[in-house]
Amino acid sequence: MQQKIPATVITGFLGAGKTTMIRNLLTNAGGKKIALIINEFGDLGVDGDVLKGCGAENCTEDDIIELTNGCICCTVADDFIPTMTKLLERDQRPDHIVIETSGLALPQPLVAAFNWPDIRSEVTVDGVITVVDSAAVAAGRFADDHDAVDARRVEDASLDHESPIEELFEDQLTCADLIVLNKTDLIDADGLGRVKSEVASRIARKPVMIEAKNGEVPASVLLGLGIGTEDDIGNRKSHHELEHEDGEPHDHDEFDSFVVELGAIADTAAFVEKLKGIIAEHDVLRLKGFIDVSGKPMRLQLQAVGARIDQYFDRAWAPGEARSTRLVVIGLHEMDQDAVRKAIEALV
Ligand SMILES: Nc1nc2c(ncn2[C@@H]2O[C@H](COP(=O)(O)OP(=O)(O)OP(=O)(O)O)[C@@H](O)[C@H]2O)c(=O)[nH]1
Repeated sequence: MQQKIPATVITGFLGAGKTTMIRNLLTNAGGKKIALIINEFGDLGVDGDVLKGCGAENCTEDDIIELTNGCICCTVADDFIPTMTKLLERDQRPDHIVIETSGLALPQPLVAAFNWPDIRSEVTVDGVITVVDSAAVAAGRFADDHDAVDARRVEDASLDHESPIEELFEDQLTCADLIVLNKTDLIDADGLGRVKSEVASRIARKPVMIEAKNGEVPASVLLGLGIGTEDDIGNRKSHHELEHEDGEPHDHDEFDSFVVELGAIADTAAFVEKLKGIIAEHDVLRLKGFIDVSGKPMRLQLQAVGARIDQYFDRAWAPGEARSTRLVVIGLHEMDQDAVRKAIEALV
């Protein structure tokens, strides 16, 4: 009998640094042939584009599979299982499978899928790695104002849980075998201490925590944990599972995303500055995509996590490729989509 293929699940809230860490992993995974399954929230495949562009020999474009029909936790049967089955039928089986969940996915249903007979006989979960944006934790992003939530609960008796962001953050931590406290370059030692206690206070189990900058963690630390997490998934229930033991399906109604398409941008510095204002005003959680900068042969990649924006030219526009500016915007459901769209469109 063939040995089971190890699969690493990489999860973590929007913008924590999952893609950055995987990109780094691909360049230091030695000779290991890696198949990558990427799942993203929003209709613009930015992560897949970034990872395909890294040109790692041990993980070619063919080895990168994008699951784009919604969050992987909700499409396990229709999307994930058939994808895995196809992957396992390939002549050249990978040495290791890495799965990046969307920033809004619950890892629990995904890990549970590894107990489906067809998958279980061939693959095992090497470990669940949860990437944490330490700067966001330090800024109180996941510690909601409990008084405000309690007040809302009094007004609306159907509210049976904490804020969706806080819940998701805890669910992703609850599932972890290894926690990567990323973005430590953005906080000081005191801040890091507070982040560690905050993260530890959210979970009963005590997975190992490591610190990282730009997702730089050696492949030898990330791969080969050998946990077999699918056997323990019953002990790592999400808030949803605890609250709906009757099996009511989980959804992502609390979050929304949309794509804004614009023409070329002449003054990117001014564009980015004004974008920061829009993000802050409307509490946009995540914004990312590509910018067509007037007169430049290169494409500008834009990555905003809250109001922190990174931008860099990632590659030349290909000959014949239609140049355009396309940005995906992700926020809570109550975000005023129309207002955000109009405000961004008005920048050009
Ligand atoms: N300063 C700093 N920035 C980082 C670090 N790690 C990642 N980033 C930046 O954070 C932004 C988001 O990183 P991604 O790797 O795309 O995050 P992600 O978790 O894959 O995001 P989603 O898939 O959208 O949930 C990018 O601009 C990265 O360059 C870090 O350690 N320090």
